[in-house]
Amino acid sequence: MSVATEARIIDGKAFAAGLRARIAGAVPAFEAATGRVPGLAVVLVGDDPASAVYVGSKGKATVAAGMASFEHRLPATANQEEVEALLASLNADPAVDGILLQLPLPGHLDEQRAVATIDPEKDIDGLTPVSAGRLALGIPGMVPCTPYGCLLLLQDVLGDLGGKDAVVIGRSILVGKPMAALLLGANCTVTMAHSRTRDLPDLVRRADIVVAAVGRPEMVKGDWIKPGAVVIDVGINRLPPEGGAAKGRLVGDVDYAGAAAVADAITPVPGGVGPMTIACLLRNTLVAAHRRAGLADPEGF
Ligand SMILES: Nc1nc(=O)c2c([nH]1)NC[C@@H]1CN(c3ccc(C(=O)N[C@@H](CCC(=O)O)C(=O)O)cc3)C=[N+]21
Repeated sequence: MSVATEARIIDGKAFAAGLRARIAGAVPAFEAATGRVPGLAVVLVGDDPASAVYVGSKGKATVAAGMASFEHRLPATANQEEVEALLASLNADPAVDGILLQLPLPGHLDEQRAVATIDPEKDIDGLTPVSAGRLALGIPGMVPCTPYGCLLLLQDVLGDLGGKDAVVIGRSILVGKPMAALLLGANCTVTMAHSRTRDLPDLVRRADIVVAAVGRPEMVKGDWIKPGAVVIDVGINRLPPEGGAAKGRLVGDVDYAGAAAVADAITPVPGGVGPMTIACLLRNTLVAAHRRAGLADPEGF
């Protein structure tokens, strides 16, 4: 007789704290070798409040790791030339190792053209055509932070991912596409699902690994999950406030209670993938700084 047990909770917050501590531990050796600390520049266009909060928490984590943080805010009315001129000045700034252009940009701006102006050596978000091409070809480069964080959590839970059936739901350039490339690189059999996929529940039922990155609150139901699967929930959705509360609850793209009843392990929201994104941003900045300084990649990240 098999008894259903509650899934293990994958503690992304604790894993990220450990990673951030190791990154902070590597900064002094970099500073001793180069006479400067790694620098991360974040560019925010417009004043979307959720983005502003996220930029603030990144800045704090950057400083806490002993790195330099540069924040640049442009008004929502900024034009393409202004955004690209700022990015060009950051490309030319020797104190800046990593450039993160916060997405989405206001609708009147051409996101792809703006991203493509970022120097690939400073592309710690892994979004430029050069980074995406390197990832597709399996050449060392910069991997987008969120999917890299998901991979670290999966390897921590499962060890070798070789031969696992993985389903990635969502095909964004920031998460879905690079996640699929990373899982393929780790020898999974990868299926990418999206809004036009037929019979998504049945597809998900075959998966050993489910990565949900669609931005639709609690879309993936518990009875879609294969018993024993590992579920990575990338979604961070705020529900409408209830009962006079100021803010609604944060939920992922997965029905957490339903999935936790059948899965082997699952990431919570908050406290799962989100903190890993920020830790991996610092990791990529540290790596970019070493490469720009002509040093070997730091070990153990
Ligand atoms: N070019 C670009 N790169 C990004 O990586 C990027 C972006 N644009 N635009 C916006 C989204 C959003 N994002 C988050 C990262 C961490 C948390 C995070 O740490 N969340 C915490 C707390 C959430 C809360 O309490 O509000 C958690 O999940 O535990 C959230 C959101 C990165 N993004």
